[in-house]
Amino acid sequence: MDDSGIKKQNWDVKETELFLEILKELDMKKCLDGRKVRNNKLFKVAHRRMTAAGYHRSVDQLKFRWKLLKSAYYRCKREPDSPAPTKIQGWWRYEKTMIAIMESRHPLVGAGVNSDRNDEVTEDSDGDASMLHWPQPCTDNSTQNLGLIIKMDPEVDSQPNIGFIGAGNMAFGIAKGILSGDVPPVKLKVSAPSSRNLGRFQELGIAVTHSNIELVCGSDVVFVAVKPHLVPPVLHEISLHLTHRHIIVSVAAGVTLATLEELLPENSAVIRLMPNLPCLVQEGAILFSRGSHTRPEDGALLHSLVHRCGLVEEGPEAWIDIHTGLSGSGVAFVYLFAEALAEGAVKMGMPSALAHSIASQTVLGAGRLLRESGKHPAQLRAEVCTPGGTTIYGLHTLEQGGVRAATMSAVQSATERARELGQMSAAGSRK
Ligand SMILES: NC(=O)C1=CN([C@@H]2O[C@H](COP(=O)(O)OP(=O)(O)OC[C@H]3O[C@@H](n4cnc5c(N)ncnc54)[C@H](OP(=O)(O)O)[C@@H]3O)[C@@H](O)[C@H]2O)C=CC1
Ligand SMILES: O=C(O)[C@@H]1CCC=N1
Repeated sequence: MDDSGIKKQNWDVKETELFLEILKELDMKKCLDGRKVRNNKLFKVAHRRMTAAGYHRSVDQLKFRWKLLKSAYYRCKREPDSPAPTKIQGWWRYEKTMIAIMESRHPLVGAGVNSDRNDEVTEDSDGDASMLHWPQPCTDNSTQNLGLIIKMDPEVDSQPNIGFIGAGNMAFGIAKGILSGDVPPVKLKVSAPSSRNLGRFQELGIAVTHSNIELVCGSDVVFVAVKPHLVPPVLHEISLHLTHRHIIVSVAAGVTLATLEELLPENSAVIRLMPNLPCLVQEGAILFSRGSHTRPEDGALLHSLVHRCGLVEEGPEAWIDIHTGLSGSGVAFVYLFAEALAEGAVKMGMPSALAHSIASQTVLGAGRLLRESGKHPAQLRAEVCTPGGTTIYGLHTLEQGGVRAATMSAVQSATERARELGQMSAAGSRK
């Protein structure tokens, strides 16, 4: 796997101090016992609080920082007179808090129990930490102390964990939309084979991994956001790890519920959802359709997760391909029109930057008025047209160019292409 894109960033004093204060406040002595998996929940709570304070580190980066601090603490204890007991810069600032945390730890945590006390790690490896020691929830059988930590943040723990398989534009758009609701980044995780798209998720405080299986094991709702032809192999890969708690939400154009259900274990809860890119700015348009093994509550849960992405509707599956042409692809048709508007202005002598800025505002304003007025577009069009004025001359030219017929045909072609992709993935699933 290619890890080269994972961002390295040094910790500053304020960030480290805040981290230690959070750990102290969470009463580490009762919660930490040196076992990585068991401590995971606590670091998730710390991660959420750090993110809320504007520090975006993954859970694993926090764990790694803690490991470094602990290593420094033990070295200081072993060699109190050593002039440079640790590679942590400005260690003296943290020493007091570390002593307060470590020396009030749970009596069970004795020298023998604390398995990682002799770790010799350096700050240099910090940047790779988000990929290290990733917890394996499938095999997480820890129960001790979890109740305590859940009590610390009951609201977070009652929410489902959300995974994204695929870290592309659409996964990012939906993730951003979800985060703009009251879902904290600690509830999200994303997987992709390379690191090239993961950095932007990490910047939002979302954990990343290269393993789809690991992602599935730690998630309740799994968005499948890979290209349509990759859906069959990806579902094949994760199938064995799915349980009755999972809801699989596919955003892949064309791939039908029947194909998804055929590719997944019997009775899997599957939802087909078609978003569009403006989910990124919470102005998306989403239509979803539930598979035969879902309950209305599954749809309600999904709705509650993505409602901040924009308009969200549930409908029959037959409309999903049409929505793909109208809105999933329709966004690109609108951009083409915005580009052409601007180019017309450039042709008439306006500077390009100003023309593009005015074109985008024109599209935004027209769209908002259309939605908020609730009027039919033809009515608003009539309100812009002065008899014998400029607009009717322009509209005549557009009609001569066949823009209306071309747009209708564009929605038709995109819808038909979605159906074709669906047939191709159905054929792929039978191979
Ligand atoms: N873009 C859009 O506007 C819309 C897209 N969609 C649908 O969303 C889906 C994703 O599209 P989009 O986001 O544009 O695509 P992108 O090409 O932007 O992203 C695809 C992602 O899938 C990842 N990927 C590839 N193979 C695997 C694998 N085996 N396991 C896990 N992840 C993998 C890629 O990894 P890596 O980062 O390593 O390359 C990449 O992150 C498509 O099915 C599309 O039909 C639906 C509506 C609108
Ligand atoms: O072009 C595509 O296939 C995807 C689906 C809708 C928008 N983008």
